[in-house]
Amino acid sequence: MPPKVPNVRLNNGVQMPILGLGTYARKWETGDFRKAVECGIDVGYHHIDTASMYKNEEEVGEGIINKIKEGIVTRNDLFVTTKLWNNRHAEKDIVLTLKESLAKLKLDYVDLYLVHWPVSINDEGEDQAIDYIETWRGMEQALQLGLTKSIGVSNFNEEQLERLLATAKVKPVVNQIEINPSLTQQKLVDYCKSVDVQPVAYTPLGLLSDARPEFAHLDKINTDPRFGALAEKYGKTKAQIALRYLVQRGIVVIPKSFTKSRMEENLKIFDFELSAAEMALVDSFNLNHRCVPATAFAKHKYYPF
Ligand SMILES: NC(=O)C1=CN([C@@H]2O[C@H](COP(=O)(O)OP(=O)(O)OC[C@H]3O[C@@H](n4cnc5c(N)ncnc54)[C@H](OP(=O)(O)O)[C@@H]3O)[C@@H](O)[C@H]2O)C=CC1
Ligand SMILES: O=C1CO[C@H](CO)[C@@H](O)[C@@H]1O
Repeated sequence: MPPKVPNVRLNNGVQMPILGLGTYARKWETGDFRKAVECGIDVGYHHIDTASMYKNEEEVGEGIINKIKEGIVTRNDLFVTTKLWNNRHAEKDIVLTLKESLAKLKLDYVDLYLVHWPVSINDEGEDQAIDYIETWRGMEQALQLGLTKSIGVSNFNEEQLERLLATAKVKPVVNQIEINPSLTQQKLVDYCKSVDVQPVAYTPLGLLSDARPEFAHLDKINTDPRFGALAEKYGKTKAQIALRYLVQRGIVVIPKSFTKSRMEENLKIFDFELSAAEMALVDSFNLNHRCVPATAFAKHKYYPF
C-alpha cells in the first residue's frame, strides 16, 4: 500500500495533498514525462505540478488519462496544477491560455492555476511591465468559468502579495516559492501563513539534488555530520529529512523525480517526526542561497528577488 499523503485545507476550502510530483526537466526524451506521471500515480502520487513553460503538458495529460483509463485513479482523486507563463499576462489572454493548457492536458479543469512569475515578458523575453494586478483579473475570470478549481501565484515576494491581496476579489490560495534547507524563507513563509496563503516549496531538495553540482562547494547539508546523523537516527535519507522538515513546517512540497525508487523514497516521510531541536538544527543550515535566481528577469519592473 502506498503511504497516505495528508491534505492541507486551502483558504477556499479545497483540499490539497501536502506532497506532489514536480515535472520540470531541463533535458528530456520523448515519453519521459508520460512515464514519470504514470509511475508517480502508480506509486501513490495524487498531486502533479506542471506548467506551460515546461513544454510537457501533453505528456503529463497522456500519463494522467492512461491511469484514469486503467482504473488506477479517478479524475476526482487527482490534484493537477499548471501555470500561466510570463508572455501571456494580458487580462484578455488568460482564459484562452488556460484553455490551451487544458486541451494539451486533455482535462476539463485543473485544480490549481498559478501566475508563474509576477514578471511579464513579450515573446522576445523583454519586459512588458503588465501589472500582475491586471493579470489577476484574468485569473479570476478563469476561475469563474470553472476552468480551474483554485487560483494562486508563484514567485511573489511579500510586498507583491500584499499589494495583490489589497485589490483581489478572490484571494490566491497558494504562493509557490523556492524553499529548502539552504533557503528556509522563514519571513516569507510566516507572512504567507499570516494572510492564509498556503506556501508551496519548489526545488525542495535544494542543494541536496544531484541536478545542482555547480553549487556543490556551498553544500553544508551534504557535508555537516549532524545532518547525516539525523538521517541515520531515523533510518531515512537526507532527501527525506529535507522533505520532512518542510512538511513539518506546514509547507506543501513538490519534489521532482523520474526515478521510481526516488519517487517512492520521497513519499516515505509521514512515519517519523523531527523534534523541535532537530527542526532548529535544520533551520541553522540556511544559507539564503537561491537555486532559481531567475537572473534573466533581473531588470524587469516586477522582478521579485
Ligand atoms: N514555480 C516555479 O518557478 C518553479 C517550480 N518548480 C516546480 O517544482 C518542482 C521541484 O523542483 P526542482 O527544481 O525540480 O527540484 P527538486 O528539489 O525537486 O530536485 C529534483 C532533482 O533531484 C533529484 N532527486 C529527486 N529525488 C531525490 C532523492 N530522493 N535523492 C536525491 N536526489 C533526488 C532528481 O533526479 P531524478 O529525477 O533523476 O530522480 C532531480 O534531479 C519542479 O519539478 C517544478 O514542478 C521548480 C522550479 C521553479
Ligand atoms: O518553474 C520553473 C522551472 O525551473 C526554471 C529554471 O530553473 C524556472 O525558471 C521556472 O520558473
